[in-house]
Amino acid sequence: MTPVVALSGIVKRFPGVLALDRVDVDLFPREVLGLIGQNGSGKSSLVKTIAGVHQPDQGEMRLRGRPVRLSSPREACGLGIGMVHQEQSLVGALTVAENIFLDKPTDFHGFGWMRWRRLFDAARRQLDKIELDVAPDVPVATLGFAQRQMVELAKVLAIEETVEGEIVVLFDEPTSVLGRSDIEALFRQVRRLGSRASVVFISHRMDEVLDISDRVYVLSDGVKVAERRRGETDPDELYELMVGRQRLVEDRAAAPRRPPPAPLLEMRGLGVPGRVHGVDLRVGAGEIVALIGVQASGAEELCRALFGLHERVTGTIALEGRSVRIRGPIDAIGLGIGYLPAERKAEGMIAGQSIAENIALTFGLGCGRGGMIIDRRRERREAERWADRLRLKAPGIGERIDRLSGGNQQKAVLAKWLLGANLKLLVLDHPTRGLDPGARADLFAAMRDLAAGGLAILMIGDTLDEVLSLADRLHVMRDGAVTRSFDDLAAHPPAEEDVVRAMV
Ligand SMILES: Nc1ncnc2c1ncn2[C@@H]1O[C@H](COP(=O)(O)OP(=O)(O)OP(=O)(O)O)[C@@H](O)[C@H]1O
Repeated sequence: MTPVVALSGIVKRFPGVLALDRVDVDLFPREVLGLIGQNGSGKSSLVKTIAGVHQPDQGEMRLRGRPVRLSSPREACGLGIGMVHQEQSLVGALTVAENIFLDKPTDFHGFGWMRWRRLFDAARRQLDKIELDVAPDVPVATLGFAQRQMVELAKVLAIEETVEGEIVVLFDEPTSVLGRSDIEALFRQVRRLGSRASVVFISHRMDEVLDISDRVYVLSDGVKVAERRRGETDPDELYELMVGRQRLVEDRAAAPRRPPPAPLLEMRGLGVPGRVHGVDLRVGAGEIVALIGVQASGAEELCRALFGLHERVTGTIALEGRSVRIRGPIDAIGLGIGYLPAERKAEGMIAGQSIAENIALTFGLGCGRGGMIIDRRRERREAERWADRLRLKAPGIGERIDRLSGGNQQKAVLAKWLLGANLKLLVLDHPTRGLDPGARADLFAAMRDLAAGGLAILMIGDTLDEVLSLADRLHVMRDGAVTRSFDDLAAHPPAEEDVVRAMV
């Protein structure tokens, strides 16, 4: 059978980095091909080459048997290749409908004016495909992060309307920001697409890759190191192939019980108008407390309120027994609170600056207060220590942060908070997003060490498994309020049904 896409001997270099080293790929008609590998192993570079974003330095690409050299994503799109990007590519000021058809040849412009009705109807059809209840005429800037991700998906699925015959759809980690119901809607689409499309799917969740893919390629340092068919492998083998070490199964029940710590953070009746109501919550020094909930559960807003990112917060917050007012991030940092936002790209990093400068940002702020001189050498040493600890892959700590792979950018933003000078409370919104399974294990170990050293950690978990392997206590949130709490998770892990029932 002729592959729809065949890459042979593809080499892609960036300054100081060999991102793809003579990679061969065959994508057959109507198959779903999974792509896994550690952060920085070359997965995005590979799909971006197929999508016309990158031009390879060497090697050949064939599309439906014919050699092609794609000079742009637009050209790829015209040939039926679409990509759902890891970093979102929508234009905030334009409507959902305009975004969906932005890069496609359409007849919505007629005699100098826009045929809005037609455009909105066509967009509605795309949104219905993914069961997305968003109005086509609202500006994208008014949507939440996960909704924007789903609009990205609708945008790519709309290629079906403009291209005859089979199409190629590339997903670069589409699920890392989605909740469970959105992931299920996405998977239904991927399976439906299987009847007329070939799909490449990148994900760090190995059970997910095995669930959706017919075949899996494993990349390591730009080299394709293994290929497996579904049914020939399992998550443990995939973990070993990509991380190069065995997956540790943790026995949480064996962990020694600690006495309940004195509360470091205590909130009473915390509210954010329209989003969070009457939350009482306590986090002790050395304790890891998790929040979990579906989209708009209020967990994210609660964390943002703690970092001073909401103006009108009601209720009280006490730190180490003293009532505090947090009017903005500077107040929060001054009080020893660190915050890792879910939208790291928009809020967590300064593109164009180096890894070292980004990591040192908050450390510098903490040290600079009260006229203290910032010790740059120590700053750099600390930054290097955390970069090492999280196995951040980069040519050097002086490299620009926006040139790193997505997962390594996440690590740099994480490191920024982990080295906070006078940190007492660390608030982590979905800390494992974008991290490969090995990096997750490294982060979990670092979080446990930090907690053992007395840091209080409040985190929003992506999955119950993640929460159970890490946290001491769990609060489930729904519609802005805590619906159920579980203590002493190590000794009494809750049943999944009980947690899910409290979430929905
Ligand atoms: N535009 C760029 N400029 C410089 N280097 C780059 C650029 N894009 C990628 N790289 C480098 O190429 C290598 C492969 O990156 P790539 O994004 O393909 O990895 P990945 O497997 O997708 O990682 P992740 O899981 O973190 O998303 C990395 O070392 C990265 O720093």
